Amino acid sequence: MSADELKRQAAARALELVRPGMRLGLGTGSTAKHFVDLLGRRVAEGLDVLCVATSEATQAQAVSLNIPMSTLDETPALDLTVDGADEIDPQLRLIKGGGAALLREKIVAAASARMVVIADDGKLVPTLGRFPLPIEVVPFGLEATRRAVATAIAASGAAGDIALRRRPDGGPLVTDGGHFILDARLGAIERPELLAQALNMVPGVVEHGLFIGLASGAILAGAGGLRLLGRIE
Ligand SMILES: O=C[C@H](O)[C@H](O)[C@H](O)COP(=O)(O)O
Repeated sequence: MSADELKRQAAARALELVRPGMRLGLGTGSTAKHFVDLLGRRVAEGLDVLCVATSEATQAQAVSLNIPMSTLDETPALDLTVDGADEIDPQLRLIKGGGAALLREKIVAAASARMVVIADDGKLVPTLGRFPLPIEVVPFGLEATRRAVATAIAASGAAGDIALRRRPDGGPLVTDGGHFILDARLGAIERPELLAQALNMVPGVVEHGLFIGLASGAILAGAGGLRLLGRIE
């Protein structure tokens, strides 16, 4: 089975969590896209839900499927967010932001009573950090912020290169919020909580891709079937 088919399986299992009347957060990325697609089919059959998107891309997909959409200003408390992840550890700590949507994803997840992660089981790792950690920063003072980020990373006991994420044409990638992304190639993040705290203290850092204490459960699809972590129902 292809990785894409596994992602769709995980998304289909997450759809079973959706009940009529729920307020849902819709994640971003290739896995979340399957969930939105399957949700759109249920909505077309009459399912009543109200959703908030974590990116302009997801918003556009949901609108194209006639999924009723809201904002966190109108609907500040959500029942469930379903989103993908770049890495998941056994304690349900995540790295997110490979698709540059981490800021809105974290705000939406924090506004949700539950966040369930959907992924293929290749995303499950014993230690976070093989995937470069995305760090969203304001464009002003970029080099000073990059140095401060390097200091914060070193203070947490990690180390590695920090690169500005670029578009295919070479220009800096700009997020939905108008910010840049620094990708920190750390290899292993032994103390994610410490690193998260250190990054939170850096002026110019808007948000980082360490999601700690946000996911309540994960649905991981693999060749041997579905594996559930944490609380799903
Ligand atoms: O910014 C993007 C998000 O955090 C995605 O949820 C994450 O990158 C996983 O994406 P995918 O499902 O495409 O692997």
